[in-house]
Amino acid sequence: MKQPVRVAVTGAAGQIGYSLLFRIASGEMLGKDQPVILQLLEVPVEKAQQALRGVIMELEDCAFPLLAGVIPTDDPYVAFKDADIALLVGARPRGPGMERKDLLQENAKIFTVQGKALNDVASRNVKVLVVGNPANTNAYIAMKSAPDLNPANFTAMLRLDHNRALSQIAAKTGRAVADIENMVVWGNHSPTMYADYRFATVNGDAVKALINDEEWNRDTFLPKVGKRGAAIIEARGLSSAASAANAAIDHIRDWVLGTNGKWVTMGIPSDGSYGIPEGIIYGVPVTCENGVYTRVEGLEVDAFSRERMDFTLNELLEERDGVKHLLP
Ligand SMILES: NC(=O)c1ccc[n+]([C@@H]2O[C@H](COP(=O)([O-])OP(=O)(O)OC[C@H]3O[C@@H](n4cnc5c(N)ncnc54)[C@H](O)[C@@H]3O)[C@@H](O)[C@H]2O)c1
Ligand SMILES: O=C(O)C[C@H](O)C(=O)O
Repeated sequence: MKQPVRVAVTGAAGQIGYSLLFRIASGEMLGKDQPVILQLLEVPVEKAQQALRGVIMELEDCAFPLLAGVIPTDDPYVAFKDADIALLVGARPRGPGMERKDLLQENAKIFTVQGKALNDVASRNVKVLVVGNPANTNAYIAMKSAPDLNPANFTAMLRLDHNRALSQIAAKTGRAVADIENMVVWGNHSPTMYADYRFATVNGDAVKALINDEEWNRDTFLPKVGKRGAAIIEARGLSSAASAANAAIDHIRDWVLGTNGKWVTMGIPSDGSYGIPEGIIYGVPVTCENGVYTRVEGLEVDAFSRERMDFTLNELLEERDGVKHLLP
């Protein structure tokens, strides 16, 4: 039997938490042979702590063979102690009519505190995924608040956007999602993101040639993927939860267990390539192997793509300027 992996999840009693924890405990994230200890953080408010107790009762009632322990807490230093994986979900979601960046001032402080706690007590190899919005800039804040950890350990979730793009392309081409390779979503998890199928193939056929419709790309595909979160809020009255949890599982599973050469999108600190200033957390294509992600290098950036990539970058630069006062 393998040693248990410690998985910290913040916002554990929230909507995404409720879709996420059971799948982690059943082995869908780290493998069916990998025991886990869940370290669950919620705010120090009785209502949230009570809800968390209820979720834990349900986890117990599943009798998951891989669930080696559950640690509920309202203290980030307990939640992140020796954590191997940290899913930072806990943050306010947006409501109808809001943009994700409207959450910045309210949510940013959470990530200074949690970045510092990760810095002080998490495993030195902790893999951090920020889901709470605005996810890229929150990941940037956490990374900057954790100077003793490797910046490469901090990632933001663009996998939901990647998966949304795959589904739209599958529907448009009439092919299976599983057969699509080399999709990319550049930039910020916001409507400025640039979902890019120029390199995508399906069963070896070029997606761009199959679709052959730039107007559809610009006027239908890009807005549909970019504004999907808002469409779900409009329809459900609440932001996406099951699909967000699913994307978080995909992101960590691929990071830990590898992608077999397949491209996936992760928000990672830039190394300066593709004209993105170093350190900015930006969605790029990566492959993963042996617990390490590697950026796909050397892709051509044409004029349309440059414009889109700079547009989403400029938003990230603005967000970064807006939180400067919170950083060490
Ligand atoms: N990156 C993405 O693709 C993506 C997708 C969906 C949602 N989100 C974001 O994820 C976040 C959570 O969404 P949700 O629907 O689960 O919201 P929710 O309101 O249902 O749950 C959030 C939970 O976090 C808790 N929380 C708040 N501050 C905390 C803190 N400092 N420490 C620990 N817990 C804290 C709250 O008490 C609440 O239980 C939101 O910011 C949402 O916008 C991101
Ligand atoms: O759109 C939101 O605010 C929630 C989430 O980021 C999403 O993309 O569904």
